[in-house]
Amino acid sequence: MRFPGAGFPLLVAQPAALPHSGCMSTSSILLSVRGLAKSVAVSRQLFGQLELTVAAGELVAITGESGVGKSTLLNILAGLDDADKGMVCLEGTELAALDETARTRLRRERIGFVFQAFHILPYLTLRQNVALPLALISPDERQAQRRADEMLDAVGLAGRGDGYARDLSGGELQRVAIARALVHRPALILADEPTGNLDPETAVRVLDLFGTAVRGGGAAGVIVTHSDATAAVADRVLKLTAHGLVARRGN
Ligand SMILES: Nc1ncnc2c1ncn2[C@@H]1O[C@H](COP(=O)(O)OP(=O)(O)OP(=O)(O)O)[C@@H](O)[C@H]1O
Repeated sequence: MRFPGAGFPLLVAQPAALPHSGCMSTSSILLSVRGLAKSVAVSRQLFGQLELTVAAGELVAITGESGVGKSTLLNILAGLDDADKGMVCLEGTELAALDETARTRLRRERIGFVFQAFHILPYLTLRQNVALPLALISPDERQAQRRADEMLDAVGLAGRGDGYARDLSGGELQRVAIARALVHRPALILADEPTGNLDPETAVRVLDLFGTAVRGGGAAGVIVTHSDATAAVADRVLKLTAHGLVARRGN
């Protein structure tokens, strides 16, 4: 089957075009966030003046009480939600300066997102789900499917590529979501509770994959987690509070 959007030129290693923006660009800082503020319904401020920088090769864990705004923050970092104030810069590009098409393109090519609710598409096979980020940016469908099989193997689901989401447990779906987020070697990996449905052994296995993508591949990683064991693999652990991000470990 052909994927929707297949036929784009292969651009995996290239950052999206850089429009004029107020972002400072350095080779080591991949993600920078300045003065971010977000309120939700009935003027409830989740956070204000939030600052964050993540270097290439760095894995940051964000913890915090339920409802404090961790998922909302990840959505803003991915350009899926807008902040009320402040700036998010990825590889020197300010997300708010991009139109919707450019933002979608940057998200497809440069970001891998593990959603808390997985969002595995029920009408595609697991292989097609995992291959999707590559299929959207590369015309080489066979290569995308081969890489998808490698990723399924890496998350412990070898030989399951022809199956569908309906046949999987929560933990298996979570692993498919992780494989899909990493398949195109994104520059920024965002993961919302990526080990929430996994047994400790499988959690270690997928955290190794994040570690390899970040430390070996030079990506920046931001993982939201309630698990101390998951936070322990990060270089820095930050806690989200109404006052912003506070260091729990690292600086
Ligand atoms: N679009 C929205 N409209 C209104 N309220 C929202 C919206 N999005 C999020 N919220 C509220 O913002 C708060 C933060 O939600 P969010 O999912 O970011 O929290 P969280 O820290 O990730 O929580 P958890 O750890 O339970 O997953 C919640 O009270 C939620 O109901």
